[in-house]
Amino acid sequence: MLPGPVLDAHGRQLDQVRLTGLSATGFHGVLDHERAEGQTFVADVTVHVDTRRAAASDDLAHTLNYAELAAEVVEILGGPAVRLVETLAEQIASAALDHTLVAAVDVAVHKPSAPVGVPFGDVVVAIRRDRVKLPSARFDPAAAPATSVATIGAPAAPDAVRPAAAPAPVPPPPAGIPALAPSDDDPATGLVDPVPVPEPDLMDRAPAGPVKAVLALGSNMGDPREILTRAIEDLAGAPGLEVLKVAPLARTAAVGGVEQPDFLNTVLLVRTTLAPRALLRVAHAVEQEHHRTRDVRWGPRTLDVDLITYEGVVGVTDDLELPHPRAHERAFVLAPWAEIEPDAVLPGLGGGPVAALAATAPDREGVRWLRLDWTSGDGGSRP
Ligand SMILES: Nc1ncnc2c1ncn2[C@@H]1O[C@H](COP(=O)(O)OP(=O)(O)OP(=O)(O)O)[C@@H](O)[C@H]1O
Ligand SMILES: Nc1nc2c(c(=O)[nH]1)N=C(CO)CN2
Repeated sequence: MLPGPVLDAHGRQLDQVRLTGLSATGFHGVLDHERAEGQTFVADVTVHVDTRRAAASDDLAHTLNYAELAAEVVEILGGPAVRLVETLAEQIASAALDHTLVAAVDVAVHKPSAPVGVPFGDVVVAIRRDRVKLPSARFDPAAAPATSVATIGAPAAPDAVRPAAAPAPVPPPPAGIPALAPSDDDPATGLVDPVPVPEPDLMDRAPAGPVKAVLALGSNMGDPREILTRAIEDLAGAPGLEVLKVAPLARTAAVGGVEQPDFLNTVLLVRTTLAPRALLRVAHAVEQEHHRTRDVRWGPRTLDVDLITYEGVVGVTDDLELPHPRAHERAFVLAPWAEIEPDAVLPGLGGGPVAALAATAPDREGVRWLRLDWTSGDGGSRP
C-alpha cells in the first residue's frame, strides 16, 4: 500500500477502510497464453473516508459497504480482459470513487504469476487516486472485443476473454474543485505527501440527518400509470430513501412544443439521507430501469424523474440544479405537489407558494384531471 495519510479539507487525517487479498482468475495480459489460460490477480484496496458519522449512528448508510466494493473489485479482476495491470488498477480506483463518500483510494494490483522470465516474488502496480487526480479508465462490463491485441494466426480467445476498449480519456476535475499544486513527494524515501482532498461540492454532501425532498415523475409512453406505480415502488425500495406522500395522478397536456401524447404526472414527498447528487443517481437508475431514452428534448418518455427541491439546498452545478430550474412554471409539477403540501413554498429564483404558482403557471389549462387514490385503486376511469 502507498504510505501517507489523506487529509480532508480542514487538514485532518481521513480514516481508512482496507480490503486486502481480493482475488480472481483473470485473462489480462499482453501475451496470447495469458489471454487464453488466465491466471490469478490479487488486489488490495484502501479507501479514505470519514467514518465518524457511521460510527455515531451505527448505520451502514453513512459509510462504504466494503462487501459491495469487494464484489466490484472481484468483478473487475475476473472481468473483460485488458492488457495492463495499470488499467485494472485504474478501473478499481474508479469503482471505489463511484461511492460518493470515498475521498481517495489506494489500489495495489498483484500479478504473482506474471510471465517475468526470471524467478520473482510478486509484481504490483500501486496507485492513489482522489477527486482531483481522477482515474483514467473505467470498468466496462460490456467492453467490446479488442482486435488490436490479437496476433494473426493466434488461437481464438475463449468467450470469457473480452478485452476492454482503450481507456477513456481522463475526465476534467469536477467544477469548483481547485487543481492541486505540484506534489513534493520524495522519490528517495518513497514517502508520499499527504494529499489534501477538497470538500465535496454541496451536491455531494450527505445531510447530517434525514431531509425532505420533492420528486416529480412523468410518463407518456408504454403504460404510464403502471410505469409510475412501479417507479414509486423502485424509489421506495432504494436505500436511504423513504416515500412519505404520493400526490394525485395528473393527466396533463405535453409542454415544450413537441407533438406527443398527454402525460401522466405525479409528485412525491420523500425523506432521504442521500446527498443531492446521490438522489439524482437513484432517479436516473429508476429511469433506466424503465428504459428511459433521451432522443428528443422534452419529447416522449417512458419515465422522467426530476428533483424539484432538496431541503436546505439551493445551487447550480454542471449536472444538478436545485430547485429544478423550470419547476416554478410547470403546473404539471406544481398542481399535484400543492395537493399533498398545500402550504409548500418553492425556494429560489421564481419561487413562491406552490399553490399560487400552480394557479398562474402558463400550462395550468393543460392539467386535465387529477385522480386522488390512484396507487391503491383498480386503475379504472378518471374520477
Ligand atoms: N433538479 C434536477 N433534476 C433532474 N435533472 C437535473 C436537475 N438539474 C439538472 N439536471 C440535469 O438535467 C439533465 C437532463 O435531465 P432530463 O433528461 O430529465 O431533462 P428533461 O426531463 O428532458 O427536461 P427538464 O430538465 O426540462 O425536465 C440530467 O441529466 C441532469 O443531470
Ligand atoms: N405535461 C408534461 N409536459 C412535459 C413533461 C411532463 O412531465 N409533463 N416533462 C417534460 C420534461 O421533463 C416536458 N414536458
